[in-house]
Amino acid sequence: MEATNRRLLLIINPISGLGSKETFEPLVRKTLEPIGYEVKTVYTCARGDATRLARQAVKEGYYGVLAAGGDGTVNETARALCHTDTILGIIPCGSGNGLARHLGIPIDPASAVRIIAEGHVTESDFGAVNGRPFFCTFGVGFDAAVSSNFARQHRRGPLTYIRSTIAEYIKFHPQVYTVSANGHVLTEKAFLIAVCNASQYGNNAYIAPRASITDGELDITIIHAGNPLDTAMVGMDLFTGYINQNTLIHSFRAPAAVIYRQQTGPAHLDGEPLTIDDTMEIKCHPAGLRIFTPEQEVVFRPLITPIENAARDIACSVTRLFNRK
Ligand SMILES: Nc1ncnc2c1ncn2[C@@H]1O[C@H](COP(=O)(O)OP(=O)(O)OP(=O)(O)O)[C@@H](O)[C@H]1O
Repeated sequence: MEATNRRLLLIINPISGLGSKETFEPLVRKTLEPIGYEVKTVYTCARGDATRLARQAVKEGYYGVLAAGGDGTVNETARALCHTDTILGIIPCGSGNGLARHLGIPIDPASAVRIIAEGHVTESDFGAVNGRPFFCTFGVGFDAAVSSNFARQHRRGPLTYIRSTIAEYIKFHPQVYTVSANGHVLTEKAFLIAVCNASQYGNNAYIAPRASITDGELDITIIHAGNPLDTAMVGMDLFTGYINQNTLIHSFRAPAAVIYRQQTGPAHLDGEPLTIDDTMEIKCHPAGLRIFTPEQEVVFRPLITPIENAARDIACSVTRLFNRK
């Protein structure tokens, strides 16, 4: 908990997730200033702001940059901190919060700030596709279609994710991909291909339950194209942690991979949609980012961990409901 006049930049994305972020600045100051941190707060106004602000903080020698938002804000902030000494802090308040959930950072803001106060730092891997960094998941196929649909919605939050998922499922057509990794080449018609640094998309949807951010490798999950009932079963397994046992799944670990498809098309990077080339060169960068995390690493147990996390989410929502003015 020791800090001596170390500067932190708090970057708040006001539109991430649901609800007001007004209480964040006083909360961060109240918790971190008494233990010697100096906090400056900035709000993002548009896409890309967090990267610009975090880059400036690195130049000015800030000790840490705290991203208050979802995976998109975390990505924009973290990409400026890769291979620097500046530490990333996460105050999750987005719609999915995949990286924070993977790391065991609580969704309750006061508890998340306490993790930063405790000062434990993990040297985390990150992935990059055609040079663009991702910290949680990169994907092509159905998940890319969902993130593109979600980005077009006016309202954010987990319920909007459910609506976007159903809307895209009805009209989705799987594509053929070739994946080259670990000396093997595989050509498949796939529902989606997810390349994961962390275990989940967000909202406790475990696309790569065994993923670790400190193993120097990425977990690649291919969901083969199947009939609608089989695919729906995969959807259920996503939330129990048993997805790797589903017969539609092929998963493996690799430090690097190349994915080919017939043409340039949609993809997502930590849940943010983008258009990417037909050839996707993917690489893991071991220990390239410093993050404030809980000291105890989360050990994933199928069914148990998802139930524990769902119970924690419900408790957090109920507390928020009662604390509402
Ligand atoms: N003031 C702003 N107005 C509009 N968009 C913004 C603003 N500030 C940041 N953004 C953009 O908002 C997008 C969504 O942010 P973020 O991903 O953090 O929230 P989310 O999508 O609700 O959560 P998650 O990614 O966990 O699902 C990002 O692309 C970010 O660049």
